Amino acid sequence: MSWSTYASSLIRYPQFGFSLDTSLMDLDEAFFAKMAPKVEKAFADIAALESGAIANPDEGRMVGHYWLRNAALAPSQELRDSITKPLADLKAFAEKVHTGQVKPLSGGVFQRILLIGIGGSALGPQLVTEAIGHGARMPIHFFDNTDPAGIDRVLSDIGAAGLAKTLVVVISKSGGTPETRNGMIEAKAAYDAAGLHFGKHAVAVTGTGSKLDQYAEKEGFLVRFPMEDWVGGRTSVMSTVGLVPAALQGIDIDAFLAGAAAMDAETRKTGDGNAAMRLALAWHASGNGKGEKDMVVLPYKDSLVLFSKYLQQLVMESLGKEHDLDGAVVNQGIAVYGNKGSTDQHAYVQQLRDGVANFFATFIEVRKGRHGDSIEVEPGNSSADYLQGFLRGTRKALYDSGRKSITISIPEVTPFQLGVLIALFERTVSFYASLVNINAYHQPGVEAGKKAAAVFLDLLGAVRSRLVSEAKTADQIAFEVDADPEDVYHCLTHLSANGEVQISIGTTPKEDNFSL
Ligand SMILES: O=P(O)(O)OC[C@H]1O[C@](O)(CO)[C@@H](O)[C@@H]1O
Repeated sequence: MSWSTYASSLIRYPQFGFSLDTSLMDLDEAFFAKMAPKVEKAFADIAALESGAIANPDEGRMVGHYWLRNAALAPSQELRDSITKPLADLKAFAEKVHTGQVKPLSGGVFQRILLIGIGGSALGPQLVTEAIGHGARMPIHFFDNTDPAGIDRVLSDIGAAGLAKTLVVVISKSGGTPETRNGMIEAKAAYDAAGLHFGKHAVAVTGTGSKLDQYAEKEGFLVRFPMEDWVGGRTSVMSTVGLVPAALQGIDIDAFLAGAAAMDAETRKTGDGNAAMRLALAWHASGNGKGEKDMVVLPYKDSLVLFSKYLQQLVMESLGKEHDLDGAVVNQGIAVYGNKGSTDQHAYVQQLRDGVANFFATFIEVRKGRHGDSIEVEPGNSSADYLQGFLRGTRKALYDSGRKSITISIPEVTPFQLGVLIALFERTVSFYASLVNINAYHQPGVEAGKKAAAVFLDLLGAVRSRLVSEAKTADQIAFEVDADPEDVYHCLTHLSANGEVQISIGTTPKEDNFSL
């Protein structure tokens, strides 16, 4: 560890208190020189992307999330309007909800939000809630899965009486995601059971003309906010997806967008002082441009606990690709995990320090400990001193055992600073994708799981139709429905666990018998 290396390599944006320290990544001049042509291309790629090129060639789409915080950059008036109009509309809507101009049928004001979405249509709002939504004027609950027990738990938290004053926000870009559809149908059932008109308590955020859009129109939802096809789910937190719930929560969305715009302005500049490019180069150096090292994200601040989960989708769904842009098989990606410091020091940091050296760490330092006075937890030291001590100590201990790390510092967790952090990683992902020549903006791999689930549901229906009071084995039913016996067996155990069939256990699954 060298003070000179630290001082000469630190990238700082003092006007908003940001710094990026890559001194412990051991990047040398030879590496920068070798990467120079790719860096030049990456800058050209993002300039083209921001000017409206089809940067997502597989889907034939533009990639416009950088315009969301500076609409003036969007390449046409139509695109600019599609950012500024919904922004004005959602602010006006939030104001009407807060002042009771849009109110529940039973009167009074909406008091809480139930957000239904998954992946990029939930993770951003969840991060925002956790990071900057504490004490929000409307508490928020989430259905982000098709787990019925999870749904029941949220409904019980809201309570039957609470539903009448709950505003449901259903978010799905495609408008056809099954988990979100199921959550919405479950929510509607709860409203129906409480004798409440679902639509009069619901808002949709979705692509114009999608299945959800059509459903929302049919059910008389209070309002529908558009989502554009040039915004990807994992980069949608500054679109209607993230801003509708944030504005309803009373979060300062202008400051959030301003933070992202400020980071964009710095990382749009070419040159060595570009924090996003430095970060992308550090990822590249560490994993050999092939993702050979995982990224462990360690924010030393409780409110950023979801940041690692958020980055997991942003990085892994963007960079985890089978093919490069020329069609060659590359199986790219960077695995991301993490939670928060110093908590993780009492969990997996043991392995990071002494075990498999297959990662680099990314520390996120929040300089301010708390607002208000601190007590001394021992003579001379506060809790904040300890948190800082643990961050600095772990960083050093890892480096001493040959483990590299990056440290990103921000002054405190505010809407502005959250925007700064998100924008930094979004652009890093864009740069890294260019460096390794992949499309960061599609997700073809997700389709395989969705298709396989649909096949399972079809088989489940067929299996159900063959069940009778007389006992049958999985092999017998598989023969009847012409399917793989193991697949049939999994259908049968699912039905039995949920009380639809009786199971009589044999010596092995082949001898298990199933009957109505
Ligand atoms: O907003 P939608 O269309 O419901 O999609 C939800 C999520 O599903 C994916 O399409 C695939 O997992 C994500 O990219 C997206 O964020």
